[in-house]
Amino acid sequence: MGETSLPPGPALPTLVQTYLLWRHPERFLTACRRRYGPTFRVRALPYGVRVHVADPADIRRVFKGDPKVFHAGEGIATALGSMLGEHSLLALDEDDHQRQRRPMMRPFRGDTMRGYLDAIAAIAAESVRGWPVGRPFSLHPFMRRITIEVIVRVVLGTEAGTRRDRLRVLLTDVLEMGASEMIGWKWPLLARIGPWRRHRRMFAELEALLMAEVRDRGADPALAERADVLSVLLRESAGELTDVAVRDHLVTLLIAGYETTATALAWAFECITGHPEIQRGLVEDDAYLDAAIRESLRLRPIFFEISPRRLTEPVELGGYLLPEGTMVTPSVGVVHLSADHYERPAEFRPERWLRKSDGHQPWLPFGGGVRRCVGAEFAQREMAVVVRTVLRRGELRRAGAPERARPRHVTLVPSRGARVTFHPHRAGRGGEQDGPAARAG
Ligand code: HEM
Repeated sequence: MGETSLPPGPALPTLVQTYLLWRHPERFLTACRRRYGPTFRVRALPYGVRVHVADPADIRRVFKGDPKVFHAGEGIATALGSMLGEHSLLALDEDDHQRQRRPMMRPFRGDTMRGYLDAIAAIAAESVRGWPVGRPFSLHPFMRRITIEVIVRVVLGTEAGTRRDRLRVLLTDVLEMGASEMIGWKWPLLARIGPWRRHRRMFAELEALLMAEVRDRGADPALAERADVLSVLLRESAGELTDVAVRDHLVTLLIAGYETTATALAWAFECITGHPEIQRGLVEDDAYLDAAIRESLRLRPIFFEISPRRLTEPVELGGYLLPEGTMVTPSVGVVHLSADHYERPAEFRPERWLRKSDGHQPWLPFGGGVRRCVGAEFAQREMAVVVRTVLRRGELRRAGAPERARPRHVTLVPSRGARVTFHPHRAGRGGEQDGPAARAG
């Protein structure tokens, strides 16, 4: 084996690179790609040196590489392991990861998911009834509330009542955690003081309610007929999972599925509302709607980068033999915005996904390979149902200029929360029939 080496990267001081990476990831990483090619090095806090990979073939090699060599879980385990639990996919690697992934996939099979869509449409319709009419507001908070409601009713399947009401409050509080609360999970001593103490108390109460829900559901005589993620998980993995494992899987789904979907929905609307002619075409054309969702996830990927993989042995990537221990980061956002892969990459053009010849472009908002997002299809269907339900009820107009992407933790959110005005259709324009299950896809 030859000498190991790292690719080139900016010579700027670490603090400057840290600022650019966290404040302006799109501009900084795209500029690095232009200057240094598709494999480059960035030195930034808190990670130190990371190698960014922006060549689709190399990214695929990372996603599909030997899980013994590409470790993604260990970094997350160090930071959030005590919150996620020992069975969480996010914090595991190798065989343990694959073992826990199998039961998690079952509630997200195509035929099973069809059972979730009517409930999602009903939740979206309820939300729209509370939107301001004719004056500007930010959609992102409403998308968060829709997503919380989907978690409570469709993922957990909690019945209406005081437990559901409390779960809604706790989930909103806990899942809205900021960077400082996250730090508290890494340093447990912090949990004894100030805001961390409160956060831990809320989390403990949430865990207790989740465990109560798991126990009650396991004993529910109607379990076989229920169409929610938790019931399917319990039904199809009976005897395979302990209550603690189910708890860990639920916490993982909540953490992985909340802010992601809410933000992706906000971006989808931000894109669509900038194009009234596209918006009008979406309501009745399912293929076009799916293409618009796909395009919004390309143009506005909420993860500009996917969690880094630590190499457990030297690996050749992009012409460099990277040393053991290198943190390799798939820069999917750079790929999505590159003219090498997309014609007019900065434009929102759903129709690019309707042309047969264009179906093979690198589209990676959900990662790929052995760790590809478990909820990818669920999220896209949820997005399609919500967008259709909203547009059947009224027209949305973007309020102001197109929004910049603002970093929030590891995601990119619309800088003004996707500002729009809502103009309901007059009665009789088909506003009340959604029929998501009729379409299902
Ligand atoms: C638009 C919304 C979403 C986006 C953009 C998204 C994106 C991602 C990405 C990029 C990963 C990491 C893949 C990797 O490391 O290679 C991931 C992992 C994961 N996501 Fe999602 N996600 C979304 C929604 C959801 C939803 C709704 C759920 C569940 C209800 C979910 C559950 C998970 C889980 C469990 C993992 C860990 C998979 C594993 O390690 O095997 N995600 N997601």
